[in-house]
Amino acid sequence: MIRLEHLSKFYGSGQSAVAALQDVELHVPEGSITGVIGVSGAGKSTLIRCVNLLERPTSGKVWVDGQDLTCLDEQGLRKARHDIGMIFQHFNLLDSRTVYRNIAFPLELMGLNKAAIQQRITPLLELTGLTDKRDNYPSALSGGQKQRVAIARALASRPKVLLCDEATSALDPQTTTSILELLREINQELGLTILLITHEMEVVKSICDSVALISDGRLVETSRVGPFFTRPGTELGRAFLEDFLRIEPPRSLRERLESSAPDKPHPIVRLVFNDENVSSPLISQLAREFELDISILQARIEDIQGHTLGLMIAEFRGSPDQIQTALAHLESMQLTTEVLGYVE
Ligand SMILES: Nc1ncnc2c1ncn2[C@@H]1O[C@H](COP(=O)(O)OP(=O)(O)OP(=O)(O)O)[C@@H](O)[C@H]1O
Repeated sequence: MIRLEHLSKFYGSGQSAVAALQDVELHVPEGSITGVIGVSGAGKSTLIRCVNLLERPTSGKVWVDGQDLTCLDEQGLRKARHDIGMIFQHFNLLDSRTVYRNIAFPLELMGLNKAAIQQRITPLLELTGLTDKRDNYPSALSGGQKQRVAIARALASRPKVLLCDEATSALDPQTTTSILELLREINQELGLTILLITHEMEVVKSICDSVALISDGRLVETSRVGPFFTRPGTELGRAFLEDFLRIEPPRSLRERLESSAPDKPHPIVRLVFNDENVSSPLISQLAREFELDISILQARIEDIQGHTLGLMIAEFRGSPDQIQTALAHLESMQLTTEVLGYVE
């Protein structure tokens, strides 16, 4: 549905030119939800704004629904943009218009008459749960309600693609969940293709099918979401997941943790299980085979679009040699292990 070919974008020219995107190739299949992640300044906003040509690429092509937008004149582009809705972090509503009239705005620009506008808006108010707010002004709405108005407005022209620029970054976690559920519902019920940018891995985990990671304007990794979380293909991917996968030892233990071992021989180990090993009885096997006592101190299991990821912190007690062999055994079973420190 969306295809970016050799897409580059430079801001400015000559020596002071900033390369915001360089030779990006991205395919977003019809009906999918793809998340673009990257650190601040990586080029995420530029990328998403190039899809509807809010930013004109310096070179390369932008295909949406089989049409190369970079070849269109102003009139052709205006028409093509009816197929591309967009929502923003700060909602961008018109304060002087009610909910109903905000949603009506793009339809008025399209020249639809009042009856046709009403016919389109009534189901959108229902879909977004705003029927009883139709005559309210934005100032009387919560952040989540404002984003719902923005979503309804973006859907008014019946687009095939929805672009979401940090759509939940200004919302609290509970509201974020409800907006993500709405986006998933729209994706499934209307078959809408969604491209979103976010810095929250939780957003990627909850609704994306695929993830694209950009760094310094270059696409460094694209992957289905499940494999990305369980086995990222790049160092940057791993770094991105680090916070998301963080699992800390309990505070009382952290205070006793030492980095070197001589008089504190028992390692505290962080283990990451993935699909291949999360359901095996590895811990009890390990205890039996290497004569260890293993205490589980902290554990968490994440279901990521059908892939399972297990995180555990455990204390290993036993002979130092056996502990080393046991850790090497775990590594050979494709588990990620990390010794966080030692306790007495
Ligand atoms: N209008 C502009 N003029 C000049 N440079 C720009 C412009 N817009 C963006 N840039 C630069 O292009 C690069 C990519 O910016 P962009 O906003 O796309 O990154 P981002 O990943 O969306 O960052 P953030 O997460 O902080 O919004 C940055 O170096 C930025 O400074």
